[in-house]
Amino acid sequence: MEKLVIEGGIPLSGAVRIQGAKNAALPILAASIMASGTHTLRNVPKLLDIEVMLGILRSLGCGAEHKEDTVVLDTTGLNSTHVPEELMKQMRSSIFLMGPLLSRFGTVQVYQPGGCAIGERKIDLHLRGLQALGVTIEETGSTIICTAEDLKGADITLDFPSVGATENIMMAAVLADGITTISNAAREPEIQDLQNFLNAMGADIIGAGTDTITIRGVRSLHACTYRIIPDRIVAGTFMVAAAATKGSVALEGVCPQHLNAAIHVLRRAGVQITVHDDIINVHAPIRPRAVERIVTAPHPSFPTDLQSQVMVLLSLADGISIMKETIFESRFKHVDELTRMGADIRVDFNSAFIRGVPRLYGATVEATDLRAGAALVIAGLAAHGTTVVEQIHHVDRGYDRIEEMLTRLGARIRRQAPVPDQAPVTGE
Ligand SMILES: CC(=O)N[C@H]1[C@@H](OP(=O)(O)OP(=O)(O)OC[C@H]2O[C@@H](n3ccc(=O)[nH]c3=O)[C@H](O)[C@@H]2O)O[C@H](CO)[C@@H](O)[C@@H]1O
Ligand SMILES: C=C(OP(=O)(O)O)C(=O)O
Repeated sequence: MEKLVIEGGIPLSGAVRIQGAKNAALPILAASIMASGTHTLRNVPKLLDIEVMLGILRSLGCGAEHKEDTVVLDTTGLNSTHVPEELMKQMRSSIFLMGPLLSRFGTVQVYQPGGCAIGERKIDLHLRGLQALGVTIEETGSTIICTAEDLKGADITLDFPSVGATENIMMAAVLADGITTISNAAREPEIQDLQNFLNAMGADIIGAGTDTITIRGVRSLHACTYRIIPDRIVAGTFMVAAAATKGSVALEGVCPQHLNAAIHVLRRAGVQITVHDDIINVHAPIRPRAVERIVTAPHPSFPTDLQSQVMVLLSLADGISIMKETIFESRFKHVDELTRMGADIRVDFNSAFIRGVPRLYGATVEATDLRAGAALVIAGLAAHGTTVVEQIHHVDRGYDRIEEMLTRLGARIRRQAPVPDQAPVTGE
């Protein structure tokens, strides 16, 4: 397995352009199969999860090419409604094929999706939403077969504003007969991006970004050209990295309004942040201040996907901070690793009590999931000495060559390939 080796203690400085959003690109790639033709999608990041999604689309009969940040997807040859189990297990977002395939063919065979081990991550809200649209679901072991003679619009109220369930239901409802409303819908910017993409294909959807989304079924969709929004979580990660290294960094090509909650938290920690159009400047010359209490919650509140990264900053702050995680029950796995680097953090149920220390020290640590891995990279950049982050395939799921971006900002970080197995020496 590859590792990242980081010599810490260098303040990041310079400018960096932020990649397109993984969490917008994945459902949009899945949604594109609802229209036959050739789509051109721009600002698509080169990530493991995107590769897996393109692999799934190819396995269904589509042509897919990813050059630089552009994906050209030809969906005319789509001829299968069966998502292969081994691809399904590689990421949570494979579940996004459900709504679009049902919508186009009235049937789909999928499996329980894989993904980062950050919680139980059931799919009951996806399945109940689809059932409300007239889908029959048969579950045998991990196999899920869905069929619907005709999808029919319905009024659906989600028990929780699940991002994925909102998106899956939106996609399944686009070609349904009649009007669907989703109440208590998730309000994340990626949902607005999906709405904009579906509307660019000819759908009739309003309300994304609020808690009620209305989808008026249309008869057909057409292929289109579309640009994915910037990745607010990658932007947030680089903001924290700049702050934790006492650096000064300009993030270019971002949507600052998608980052309001993160900007607010970082300002409370004493980080200087200024915003000009699509640029965020982060300047952090002094030790951060503790932030009394941060609670992760659905957008527009503070995002769970930035919880572990911000915890690194608070580990170095002056005073005691509390971080409460309300979205995923197992998203504190980075704490043990940070503790090995000298952090002082105690976890009680879903709250972490972080007593800031003056410095972290380099160590060999393991990324247990995507954002935990990003947090450990930040900790390594800020720490004294050398940090080795193992299992970085998790980080590659969400960051497009993170070490190259950080190197451009002055960091000393390199990717180390696995050492090949040595043939045993036989004494003759
Ligand atoms: C590809 C993508 O966009 N991933 C994001 C998406 O994940 P994802 O769409 O999986 O997250 P959800 O909003 O669905 O999950 C939130 C909570 O609801 C629970 N739940 C969800 C669905 C369901 O059917 N039943 C159920 O109980 C989950 O276990 C979790 O506790 O939103 C999360 C919350 O902002 C982010 O951390 C992920 O980065
Ligand atoms: C949890 C995440 O992604 P996914 O839902 O794809 O596992 C994430 O992006 O932090």
